[in-house]
Amino acid sequence: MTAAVVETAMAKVNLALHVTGRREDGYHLLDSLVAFAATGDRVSLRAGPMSLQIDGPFARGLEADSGNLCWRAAELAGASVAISLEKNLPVASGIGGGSADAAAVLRGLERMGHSRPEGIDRLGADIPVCMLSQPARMQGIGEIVTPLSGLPRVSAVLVNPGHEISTPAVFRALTSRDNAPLGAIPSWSDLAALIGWLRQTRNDLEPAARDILPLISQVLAALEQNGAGLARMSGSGATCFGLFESDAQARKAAAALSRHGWWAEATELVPSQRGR
Ligand SMILES: C[C@](O)(CO)[C@H](O)COP(=O)(O)OP(=O)(O)OC[C@H]1O[C@@H](n2ccc(N)nc2=O)[C@H](O)[C@@H]1O
Ligand SMILES: Nc1ncnc2c1ncn2[C@@H]1O[C@H](COP(=O)(O)OP(=O)(O)OP(=O)(O)O)[C@@H](O)[C@H]1O
Repeated sequence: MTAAVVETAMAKVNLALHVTGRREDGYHLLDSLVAFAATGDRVSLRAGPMSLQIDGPFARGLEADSGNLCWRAAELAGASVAISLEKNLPVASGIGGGSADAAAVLRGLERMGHSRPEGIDRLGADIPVCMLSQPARMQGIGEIVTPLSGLPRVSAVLVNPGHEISTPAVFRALTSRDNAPLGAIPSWSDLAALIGWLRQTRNDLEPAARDILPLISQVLAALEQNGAGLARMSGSGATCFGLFESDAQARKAAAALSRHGWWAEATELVPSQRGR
């Protein structure tokens, strides 16, 4: 058997997410500071007839068919490939799972000699930033991605309380859609500087998501009670993240949060590559 090409589909974390307008087609204009956590799904590709197999803790409920974003990504690239997906991230949870998987398939196919197809953003607004999988500013409806040089390594915890949230439902529930953009994005020398800056920003989707799923407020409070320097929701939820001073503190908090029956994972936010 030929060796598999393996790619990690890292979890996307919207550290800040401002909704700055709405296009005529209903899509929203965003301005978001995006980081990636060193945890995610695992995508393995082998040459062979088109197929998809899914396992892992969150495989249940996902159909391994042509509707899956992994399959659709391969189809868009005109590739026939055997895909194996280890689903470690909760589904429909604001950390880009499906988009990260599709981007991982496209990156793997590039390593196998396929070229990047046109129109990858049509598979999902988060796909362009997930292709990069590095700290970035995301604008437009997600198609404008600018790599950022100033993000330090940060200890973090991701927490999901086990309820899926519909992204369109959260956008529909917004009461304000013309908010100020993020402004100039600086470099941060350490966690305190990053948190100081983030406190002047928001996730504009958080109030609407908290109304739809009040449990999100409990998750955020529990992160703060367990020592997070900053706790916020990612994307359209319901996954929340906490930023911590050390890996040991993050691990301790994740252990405490998982006792609620929630998915809680201690991880790190991948820093900007040096020299970028
Ligand atoms: C909210 C974010 O998670 C922030 O990173 C993403 O923008 C959502 O990305 P995604 O899940 O890949 O979103 P898509 O699958 O493209 O869109 C799902 C639905 O969300 C709404 N949507 C999404 C992105 C965007 N910029 N404006 C929107 O209004 C639209 O109703 C769309 O039909
Ligand atoms: N490989 C996949 N992994 C997860 N969801 C998938 C996948 N393929 C298709 N889907 C579908 O896509 C929908 C959105 O799932 P996903 O996990 O990408 O959402 P999300 O985490 O809210 O993303 P975002 O942060 O981009 O809003 C789900 O309802 C799911 O059925």
